[in-house]
Amino acid sequence: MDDAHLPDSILIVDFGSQVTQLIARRVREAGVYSEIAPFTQAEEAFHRLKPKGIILSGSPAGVPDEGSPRAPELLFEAGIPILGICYGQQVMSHQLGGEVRPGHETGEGGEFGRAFLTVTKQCALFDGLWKEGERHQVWMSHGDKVTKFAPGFEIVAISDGAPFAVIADEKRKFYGTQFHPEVVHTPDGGKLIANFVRHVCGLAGDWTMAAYRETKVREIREQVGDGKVICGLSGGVDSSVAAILIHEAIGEQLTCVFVDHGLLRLNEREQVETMFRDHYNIPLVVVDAEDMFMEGLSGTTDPEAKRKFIGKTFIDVFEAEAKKVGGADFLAQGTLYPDVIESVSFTGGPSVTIKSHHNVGGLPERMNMQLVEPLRELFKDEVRELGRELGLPDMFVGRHPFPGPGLAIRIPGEVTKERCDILRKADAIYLDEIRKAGLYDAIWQAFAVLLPVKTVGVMGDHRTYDSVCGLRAVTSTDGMTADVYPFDASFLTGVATRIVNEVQGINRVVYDYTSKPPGTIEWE
Ligand SMILES: Nc1ncnc2c1ncn2[C@@H]1O[C@H](COP(=O)(O)OP(=O)(O)OP(=O)(O)O)[C@@H](O)[C@H]1O
Ligand SMILES: O=c1[nH]c(=O)c2[nH+]cn([C@@H]3O[C@H](COP(=O)(O)O)[C@@H](O)[C@H]3O)c2[nH]1
Ligand SMILES: NC(=O)CC[C@H](N)C(=O)O
Ligand SMILES: [Mg+2]
Repeated sequence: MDDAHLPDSILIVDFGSQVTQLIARRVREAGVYSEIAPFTQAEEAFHRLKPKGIILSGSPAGVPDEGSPRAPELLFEAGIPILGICYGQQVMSHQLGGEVRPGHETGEGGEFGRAFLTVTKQCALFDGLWKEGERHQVWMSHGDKVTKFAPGFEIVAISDGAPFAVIADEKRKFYGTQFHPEVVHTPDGGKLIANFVRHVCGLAGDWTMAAYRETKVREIREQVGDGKVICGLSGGVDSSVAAILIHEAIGEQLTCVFVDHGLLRLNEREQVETMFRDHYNIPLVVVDAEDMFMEGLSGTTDPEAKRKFIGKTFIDVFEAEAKKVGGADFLAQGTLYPDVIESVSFTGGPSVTIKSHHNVGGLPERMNMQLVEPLRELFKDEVRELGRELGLPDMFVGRHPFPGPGLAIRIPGEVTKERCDILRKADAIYLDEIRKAGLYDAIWQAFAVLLPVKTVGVMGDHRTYDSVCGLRAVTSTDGMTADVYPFDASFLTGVATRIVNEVQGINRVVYDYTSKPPGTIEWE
């Protein structure tokens, strides 16, 4: 963003925690604009943003480890409030003259998961929220601990495993929490972060999705200039919101491209086309690329290989379409933060790859087009809110997510047209029953999976030997964690009966009872 338009902000310094984006999210929820900078770029970001406060994130690294990350010294001399979370607390203590010792040296195990702390002294961070003597649930995830705090600090809360559960230097307005206030398992965490950004840093809390929209429109204009943009449109929430936002920014410079890769759900292509054309006057190209995708997938069984092939082939299609519109230099996608964090580490640091989302980790190394991804730091429910802000009809905003690689990652083993057709039928029945039961909106995502396993059955006194269909339904807010949807047994038996009766090729149906973690939502 250019300097002239910078709102009051918080700078979040990322040391590589898996949950750094949740800090940004809590700050947004408190109505304050923030930006995340990897610790290596924090100094530059500080000069550019001129933030009113700083939050230091957690990290998989340990402060006592050689070469572990440090915060730029000037942050501590800027005269603005700082909140250090976990590693952030430890690194701040270390850099300001305290001491941090690794778990193996203190001989005490760390604290992982739920913990309780006791407030021992009032401080501005707790104002209006926590009082002296109270016990509160928090969520911890640390092995190391601060064993001596830096001059100027005092202890304001303790827990069994961390005598320095919260430390404060009220004069400098520096605070450190050993626990993670950004995760939902710290029930008052959001309020604590809101207290920090509003009460301690003095920010008004008037940053809204409307402001986000304005900022992004401006950024898109700056990035694209008078260039042309191709937007990969799937009909899903993310790409629809991205397309409308980009259209607002650059109007006719935008062309949307919907790729039919043969891995779509029953009648999806027609539905998306009608839905989009009925509501929007944005040029839409529908590409029939079924042969290209199906041929390329033939013989491939490894989930990552499927994802990489699909990611690359999407780009081939987009590049070909870019030429047809007279050369587009930009490719827009509805990439969200969970796509990013699961595929790669935000800082390029040590967090691990879970799966390569086709639009991030599945992208080919060399691309001719520059990416425009205005939703890259948002979570799904925030995108929905932005969609409402942009006036998107409910039928777009409320749609269950559907992954770009489509049915390919719901057919473990080799993907063939025949198996896609079988799965399409089963999936349609399942969703039909869910809609009829009035459960669609209560479920975050529901779908069928076709397993590469054949079992024996008996139908009409005949022996059958056919595939197993798995059903999945989850509740979630952001796709990062998910719970199993607890259907009534009678609902599931009804769906199973219909699938086995109506879909040739399936003779057994099972329900997936795995939450995320330890499972992921998709099977591949
Ligand atoms: N069939 C498709 N044709 C064109 N682009 C696609 C297609 N499928 C996915 N994409 C691109 O990949 C991006 C990521 O897909 P993803 O499924 O995460 O988002 P979405 O489809 O827009 O929304 P949702 O998560 O609700 O399904 C999309 O935003 C879109 O840009
Ligand atoms: O566009 C996408 N491209 C992908 O490659 C991809 N993989 C998973 N998903 C969707 O992301 C959410 C989380 O899924 P997982 O728990 O399986 O990682 C769920 O909503 C998944 O459907 C994808 N979306
Ligand atoms: N979550 C964290 O920031 C952990 C910090 C450090 N790795 C520890 O174990 O204490
Ligand atoms: Mg999708």
